[in-house]
Amino acid sequence: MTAVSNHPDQASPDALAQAWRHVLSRADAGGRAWLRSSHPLTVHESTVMIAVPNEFTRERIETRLRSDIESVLSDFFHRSMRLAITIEPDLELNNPELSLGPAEQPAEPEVAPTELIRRPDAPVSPLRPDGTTPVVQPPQAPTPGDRTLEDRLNPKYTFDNFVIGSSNRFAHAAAVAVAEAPGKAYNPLMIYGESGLGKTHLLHALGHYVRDYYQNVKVKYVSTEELTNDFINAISENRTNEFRRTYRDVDVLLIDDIQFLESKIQTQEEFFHTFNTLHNAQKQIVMTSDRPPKALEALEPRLRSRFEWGLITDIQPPDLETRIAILKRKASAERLLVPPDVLEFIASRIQKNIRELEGALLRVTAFASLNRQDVDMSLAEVVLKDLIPVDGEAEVNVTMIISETAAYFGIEVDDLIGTSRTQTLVTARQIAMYLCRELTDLSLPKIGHEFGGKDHTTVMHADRKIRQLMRERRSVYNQVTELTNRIKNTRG
Ligand SMILES: Nc1ncnc2c1ncn2[C@@H]1O[C@H](COP(=O)(O)OP(=O)(O)OP(=O)(O)O)[C@@H](O)[C@H]1O
Repeated sequence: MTAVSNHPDQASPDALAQAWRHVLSRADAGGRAWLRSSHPLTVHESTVMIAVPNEFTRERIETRLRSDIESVLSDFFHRSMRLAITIEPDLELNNPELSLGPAEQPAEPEVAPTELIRRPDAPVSPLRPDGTTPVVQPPQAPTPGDRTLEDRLNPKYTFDNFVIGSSNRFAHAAAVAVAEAPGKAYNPLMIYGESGLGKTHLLHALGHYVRDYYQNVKVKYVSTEELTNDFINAISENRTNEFRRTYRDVDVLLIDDIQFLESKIQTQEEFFHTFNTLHNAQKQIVMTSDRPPKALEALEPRLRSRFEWGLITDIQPPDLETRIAILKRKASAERLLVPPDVLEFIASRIQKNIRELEGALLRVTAFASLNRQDVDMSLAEVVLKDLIPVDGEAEVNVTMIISETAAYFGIEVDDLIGTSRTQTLVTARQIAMYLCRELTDLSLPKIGHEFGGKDHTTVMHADRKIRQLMRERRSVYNQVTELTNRIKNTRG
């Protein structure tokens, strides 16, 4: 085990284990009996997360032991600490004797305290406290009622495809805990972090998992732009009741990029009521943001304080090992043959954004495929030398991408974002959309909006198409590379 994580507020696994031994040594016999089936997962800022085998144990620890444990932990870490408890059924499977406390076996078998019904074929918990890769579950055929959700969630963003490292372990554990007990574990759950670090991935994974885990669950995923647009349309078309029904008649509401709610007073007001309704009914709300709630200054204080009710967790940039593991996973998912030294080289060049990391892997493998060459170090060096790294100081924005792309192809901006289907315009438009995906942190709907109000599926299609063409057509590869460098050079 590595001794210290790369997050300044995270304690080392050794310190955590020691703290937990301390808790056990302070507990009386009854408390110890409940705690022996638990194990500590992680400590992050002022929260220690532990895993227990079932809801019953969680409830007992919550009601009887929480405050004592928190005070022992606070003494140990010399700061005020909170306890967070997640359920990990594997613990019970591995050792059934440990699952319940001594004299408190419930008379009846445990009933899930929500009205949600677990599927008989529900997936095994993907939580692996030691950070190893979870077992990949065979994909399940969606049942008819799931179709709408399926369409909105990216099938590639699952817990199985999410590589766990010290930078995201806590966020992952929290997302799994919520997915397994929506409305019970932490409500709301807020995941924040810089662009391209996996927030959307976790949000979609949570949605997939809830759907696979419970048979009668309603999950709604929406970006904050969509929420805002829906609301504006509902007002202008006198359909606010319908809007309310759509957003309130759900068990789990997943909202991406909640920072875009800032300064939108009326939508905030409406969302405040939606939030209250869902929360009062113990319906789960999960949000992502680029900042923690306290830094969302243009948000109404009452909304900000509600965002702080549940669990707030961040995702940090991944360390080198995690970056290599992500590239390895990506290469194997796409059946790309990339030697380990090349993966390490790419991972050492691109450090802060996983989307860029994936972009670099694509460039290297597309270049090799165009030249009918194997991927090796000398090829990777040539390709990545041409790629100017993004230093994060001056951001690329959509306007830059659109105007540079139009200039590059010698066409008008209006045509680029218009609807004409001539081949040159279609390719130029798709390249510009692809670059918006790669170089900015905008969501699919937002990019669609910038291209004259196109649907998010059009943007998704463009992104896929250009990735494929880069592998197959040298001209497209060269255009994308040249254009990327021009755009990066115009920053600042
Ligand atoms: N831990 C991880 N394991 C595997 N892939 C990851 C991981 N984290 C991020 N990714 C991949 O990196 C890309 C960017 O992630 P994602 O879109 O979730 O970032 P984000 O934090 O939501 O960024 P933004 O704020 O810009 O929307 C996605 O393709 C995602 O699958």
